[in-house]
This record gives sequence, structure tokens and C-alpha cells, in this order.
Amino acid sequence: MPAYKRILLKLSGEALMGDDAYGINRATIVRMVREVQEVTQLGCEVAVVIGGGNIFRGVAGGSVGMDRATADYMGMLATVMNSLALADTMRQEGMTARVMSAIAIDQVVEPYVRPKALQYLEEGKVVVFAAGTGNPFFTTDTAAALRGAEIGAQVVLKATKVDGVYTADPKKDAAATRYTNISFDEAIAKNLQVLDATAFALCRDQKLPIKVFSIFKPGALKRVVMGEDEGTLVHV
Ligand SMILES: Nc1ncnc2c1ncn2[C@@H]1O[C@H](COP(=O)(O)OP(=O)(O)O)[C@@H](O)[C@H]1O
Ligand SMILES: O=c1ccn([C@@H]2O[C@H](COP(=O)(O)OP(=O)(O)O)[C@@H](O)[C@H]2O)c(=O)[nH]1
Repeated sequence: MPAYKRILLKLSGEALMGDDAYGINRATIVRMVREVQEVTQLGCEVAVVIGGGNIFRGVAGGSVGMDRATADYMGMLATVMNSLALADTMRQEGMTARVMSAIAIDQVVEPYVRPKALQYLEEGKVVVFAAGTGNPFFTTDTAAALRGAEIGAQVVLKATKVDGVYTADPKKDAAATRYTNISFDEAIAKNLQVLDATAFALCRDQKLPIKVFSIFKPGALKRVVMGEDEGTLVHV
């Protein structure tokens, strides 16, 4: 039995690159989709928010000197591309997915309409939320928290490059150790950077737990959904 009936899964855009320099690595996206398929087969309802960092990051690189809001809209469009790629890969793997966009782009994907999203989830379809929150100055982490709260997900699962929340940034501090559990208050007090602050505050206010785990570790998503010891749970 899965530990959660409905989850909001946040997939790192950057992780889609696999070992490539940018873009979408075929083997990587197929592997991610198969992992999602496994948990849908357990009877878990899955909504996905995917980032865009593999295509465009609003705060870096080619966007230097650009108006921040314009760069962020480009970032949101990048998440639309990733969402389309993800949903199409799901289709190829025999799943049914629907993409819903937070910005109007009707010829490409349907708009986000909350009751419609709920209906799809009840029908067992995977819903992919594209274009983040639809607003600049936010991130897809915040979109994950927002949509997670809206659809009544029991948990936000952040599948990322690290396998949990550490005592310090593990990329900078080799001595950092991983928490199995940590409360929102403690994570804030220790200033641990895992989700951005807006996303974090939203989840805390809504008492929506967050599980941080590795997107690169095969089987980790299923283990998380089965309630096994994997990653870090951030709780109230
Ligand atoms: N205390 C911490 N525990 C774990 N990761 C941390 C911590 N502080 C900073 N990080 C960094 O956060 C990064 C993951 O967050 P983020 O950049 O938002 O990834 P994503 O692409 O999934 O959105 C990791 O690569 C890690 O280096
Ligand atoms: O609600 C949102 C979501 C995303 N973005 C933009 O889209 C980019 C890609 O998303 P993110 O960095 O969260 O993706 P990831 O880190 O998962 O690759 C961000 O940098 C922002 O520029 C935004 O402006 N508003």
C-alpha cells in the first residue's frame, strides 16, 4: 500500500540533461517516466511540476543584463517544453498524461483549471503543471508548493540532485550529514537551502510536508511513496 494517495512530484529541470550540457537527455527522461509509472501502478495519484533549468535559467548565463521578468517568462516557457516532452514520453510508455499551463498558450496546451486538474487526477491521469506559477520572480519549487496545496496533495516530493537535506550544502561541505527528518522551524533556524524560501513558507503555512530525495537514485521515488526510509522528510 502506498503511504500517500496523492502526491505532487517536483522534478528538477536540470536533472533532465543527464550527462549532456543542456537540453533533454532521452535515456534520462525515459527512466524518470518509468519511475513515475511504477508509483501510478501502486494506485497513487500523481501531479508533476517540472523545472526549466536545463533549457533556461532566468537568473543566469545568457540572461545577464536582461530584464528579470522577461528572463523569468523565458524560464516559464522552458518548463512548458519540458512538460510537453515529459507528457509525450509518458504517452510512449503507455500512460495518460495531461499538461496544464499557468500562462495562456492555448494552441499548445490547455490552461490550468483547478477542477479539471482534480478530475484528471481522480481518473488516474498524470497531470503535468507547466509554466510554473505563471508569475515572474517565482520558481518551480514555489509552483510545486502552490499546486500541491491546491490539489490537496499529501506531500510535495522534491526529486533533486542531492539525496536529502544536509546539515550544510553537501556540494560545499564534505562533512555535511543528511537528516532523515527535520521540522520546518529547525530548517529555517539553521538556514538550510533546499527549497526556495517562498516555497518553504507556503508548505509550512499549509502544513504540507516536503520529502527531498535523489532524482538519480533508481527506485527512490517508489521507496518514498511506499513510506520507506529514503531522503529527508521536512515536517511541521
Ligand atoms: N542543507 C542543504 N542540504 C541539501 N542540499 C543543499 C543544502 N544547501 C544547499 N543545497 C543545494 O541545493 C541544491 C538543490 O536545490 P535546487 O538548486 O533548488 O535544485 P533543483 O534543480 O532540483 O530545483 C543541491 O544541489 C545542493 O547543493
Ligand atoms: O513560477 C515560476 C516558475 C519558474 N520561473 C522561471 O523559470 C525558471 C526555471 O525554473 P526553475 O529554476 O525552478 O527550474 P529547475 O531549478 O527545477 O531546473 C526559473 O529560473 C524562473 O526564471 C518563473 O519565473 N516563475
